[in-house]
Amino acid sequence: MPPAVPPARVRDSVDNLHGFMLQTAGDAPGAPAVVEPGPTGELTVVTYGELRQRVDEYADAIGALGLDVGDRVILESHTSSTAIAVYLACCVLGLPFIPVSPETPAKRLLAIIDSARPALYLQHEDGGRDGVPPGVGTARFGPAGLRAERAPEPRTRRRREVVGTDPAYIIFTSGTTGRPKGVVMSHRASTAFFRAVHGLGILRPGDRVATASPLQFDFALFDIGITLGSGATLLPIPRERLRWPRRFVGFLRDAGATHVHGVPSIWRPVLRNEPDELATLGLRGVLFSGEQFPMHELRRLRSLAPGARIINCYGPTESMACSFTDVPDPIPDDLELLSIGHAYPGAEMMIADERGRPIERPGVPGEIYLRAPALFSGYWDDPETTARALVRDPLNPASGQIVLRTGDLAHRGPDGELYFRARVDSQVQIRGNRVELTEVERRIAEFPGVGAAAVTVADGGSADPVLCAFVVGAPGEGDLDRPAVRAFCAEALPDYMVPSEIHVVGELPLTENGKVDRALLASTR
Ligand SMILES: Nc1ncnc2c1ncn2[C@@H]1O[C@H](COS(=O)(=O)NC(=O)C[C@H](N)c2cccc(Br)c2)[C@@H](O)[C@H]1O
Repeated sequence: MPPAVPPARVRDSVDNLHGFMLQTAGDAPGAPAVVEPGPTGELTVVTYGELRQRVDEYADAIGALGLDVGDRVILESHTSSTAIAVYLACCVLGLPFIPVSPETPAKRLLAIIDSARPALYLQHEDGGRDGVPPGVGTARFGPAGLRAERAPEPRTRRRREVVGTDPAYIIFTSGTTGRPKGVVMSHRASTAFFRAVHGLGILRPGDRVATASPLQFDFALFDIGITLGSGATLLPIPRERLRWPRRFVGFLRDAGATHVHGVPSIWRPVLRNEPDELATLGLRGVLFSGEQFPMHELRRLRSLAPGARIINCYGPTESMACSFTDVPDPIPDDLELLSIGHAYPGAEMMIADERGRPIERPGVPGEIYLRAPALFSGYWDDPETTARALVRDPLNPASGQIVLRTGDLAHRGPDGELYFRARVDSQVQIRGNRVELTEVERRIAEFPGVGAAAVTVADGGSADPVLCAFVVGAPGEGDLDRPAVRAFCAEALPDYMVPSEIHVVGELPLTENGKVDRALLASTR
């Protein structure tokens, strides 16, 4: 048996999320890091000092299981101080962290396990998951520490250092082909990103950031990183609170939230049902990402959070994010499209045509390419798909510099700022014409009685694909006059872009990450 190599731990001087997120633990150990419901539901504070203590305890417990740097650890949990402590313990030990949500269906979890071949599966002591395949170690964690159940398979440790290019986490997104795509992000990329974004001054110590995204969404990892890295306090919003507007606003008030981070859809029920409660919170900041914020709803949010800094964060998980752009205050009446601005300092977005030729002229759409120190390492176990996303710099192919093809279409404004238009793969051909579904959605969302809209294409059989619009009425408006909506579209769009069907729905279905679920809408016509 080769001599037992002790578990490697990252050195303080090496790029690692652990060091970035716990720097406050050194400066102000008594500062509140996380505020969350305790065992009986009352809100409890976990300080930076207590968090660091728990990270060390978990690092000792996980480190004793004989894993090697690079071995994957799946964590099934909601966002919580314990989940964060496990996450940072994995970072210290160089164990790529794979977050999954307790809502993840068993079939999908098995597909992720089959692909990632994790050494260890961790869940909360109250977790209900069973059926983890043999060959994967299992353990449960709680405030009292880690309780191992099934030991991981024995392995020979070959690594002696945790280095900056080691994977920090792998986010499995629902790949369109059904096979889950694992976005691998290194410590060097993620710490370079957080240091750059920290410079934007989005948060400061004393801020209390309510985070609405599930842990398996990198938006949650962003909220954890930027909040702890800024010495602020994280307020994980209990999942069941998000569904009930009164309880959502109640949590924000009880927890003393000053900032709320989440996808646009988290605001829809609150804007409709509890606008007055929201207005009493005196929020100082709102950050949204993941999809476009319907303009009507954004205007309403703007009016209910006067003086709050509202930030539009754009970017794919493969880059973490690309840009953080302030929503103008007030929002000009004629503003139809939100800018996604310019890349964060130290990164650069350019747009190019199908052949990779840069586009400079304002108003001309092209695909966004991102040049940044924070690009993902690749898709897990999928070099072909990786090669399509991480490509040679179109401006200087010989240089060896790699840039990210985002798959997003945008055009430049007069000052070079970018405007998001659509996913490249969300364009459809209708009667030989290229149609951006997002453009149709935007037009419908401008109709006075419309709150939000989603447009999909239904297979028209032998004929052309059929444009279907799903529309939610604006808060307080009566029944929607569908012929009037179609006429409104026909005023501004060519007839092939006018939806053939308009379905009025009570709410738009959402994906696990809270985005409008267009695939589901397309299948339910
Ligand atoms: N602000 C926008 N306007 C419009 N369209 C947006 C915006 N932000 C995205 N998108 C779309 O969503 C895609 C990407 O989806 S994703 O990979 O699931 N990632 C995400 O949504 C979350 C994103 N990584 C994120 C969010 C916050 C912080 C960090 Br750190 C990272 C982009 O490629 C865009 O198509």
